Amino acid sequence: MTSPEKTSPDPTSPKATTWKATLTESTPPENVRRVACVGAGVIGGGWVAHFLARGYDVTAWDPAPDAAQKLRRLVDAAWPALTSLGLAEGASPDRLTVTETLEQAVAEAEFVQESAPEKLDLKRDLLTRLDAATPPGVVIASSTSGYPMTDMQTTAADPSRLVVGHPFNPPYLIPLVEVVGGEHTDPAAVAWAARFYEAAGKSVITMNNEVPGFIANRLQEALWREALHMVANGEATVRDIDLSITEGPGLRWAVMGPMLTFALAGGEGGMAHMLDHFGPSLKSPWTRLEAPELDRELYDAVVAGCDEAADGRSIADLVAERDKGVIDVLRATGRLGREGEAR
Ligand SMILES: NC(=O)C1=CN([C@@H]2O[C@H](COP(=O)(O)OP(=O)(O)OC[C@H]3O[C@@H](n4cnc5c(N)ncnc54)[C@H](O)[C@@H]3O)[C@@H](O)[C@H]2O)C=CC1
Ligand SMILES: C[N+](C)(C)CC(=O)CC(=O)[O-]
Repeated sequence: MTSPEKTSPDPTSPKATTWKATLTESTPPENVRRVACVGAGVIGGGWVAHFLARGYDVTAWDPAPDAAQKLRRLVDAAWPALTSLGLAEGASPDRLTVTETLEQAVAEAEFVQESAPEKLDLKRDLLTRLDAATPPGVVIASSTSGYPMTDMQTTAADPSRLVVGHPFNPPYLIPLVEVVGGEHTDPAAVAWAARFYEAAGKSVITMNNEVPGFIANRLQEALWREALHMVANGEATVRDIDLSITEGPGLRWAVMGPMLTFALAGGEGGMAHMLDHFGPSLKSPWTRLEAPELDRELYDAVVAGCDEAADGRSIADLVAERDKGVIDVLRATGRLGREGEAR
């Protein structure tokens, strides 16, 4: 797409706010070379590592005083995993520049990924600042885990280029990004972002409307809600919950999603037989529980349970173990190309 305005759908639609595209007209998503990451914690740092491994020049800004050291530590820790996956030609941690100001980070960016704390007012103000500082026409994506873009884009001068690009931790290994715009996002910006992420090696799900919780997170949150209830009621320990997934459905989910997995539960009759057979008995579990009360007792039980499950392993040990495991799964399920690159 060279001219986002040309591809905007029906101009009478309330969603077809004009995207003030200029730079992006001359930067098709596949040709982007310079990416800015704003907010460089767990997710922003993970994005930085991903974009560096894919051969982009990356600028990053984070207001924390120790952010630059933390970010370089995160990239160094991820680099062995990324090297084993296969780096793009010329990829190097040296292509990261940590800037003193937000304005410096985005001044020459062809794409911006925002990964600041999940606080609505902070996101609103930051996206407004980013919009003011970023060259016109450059798409700005938020990593938000759940805020609708409509609620975050209220004060930006050009909301039409603001999209959600929701990643999964760690963004340098988990392929999925969920992409969606808000009421005032130009659909062409959403389409541009989806193409950009694909060019950057991600698997993209694009939503045409603001699905509450997006798609994968909504599914995870349902599972998480049930898990918290079981811990709160003393029905299962944190360890039981984790084991129930890693030794059970989790093994299948890396290969086949929950729908096809359950279609196989119907034998040769597939999903139709599965629904006929189990549908009536599933009514009760589908409507069983409201949101759990995250009181002090439950909070402490979950934190203590995770400490116990870690069994002396540090967070860095667990990150290395997770990264190795995810790479093994990507390899085993054929998601790595011949040169070792993630497909
Ligand atoms: N942690 C996770 O598993 C996931 C988080 N996300 C989303 O990513 C975003 C970031 O979350 P995390 O990386 O987990 O948080 P984090 O707490 O690890 O990192 C946030 C970073 O933002 C910086 N920051 C604070 N104020 C800022 C500002 N005004 N402008 C720019 N940066 C600022 C902090 O110094 C910190 O380094 C959130 O929107 C979150 O919902 C998305 C997917 C997964
Ligand atoms: C816990 N979380 C809601 C921040 C998780 C995500 O948003 C995605 C992930 O990494 O699972």
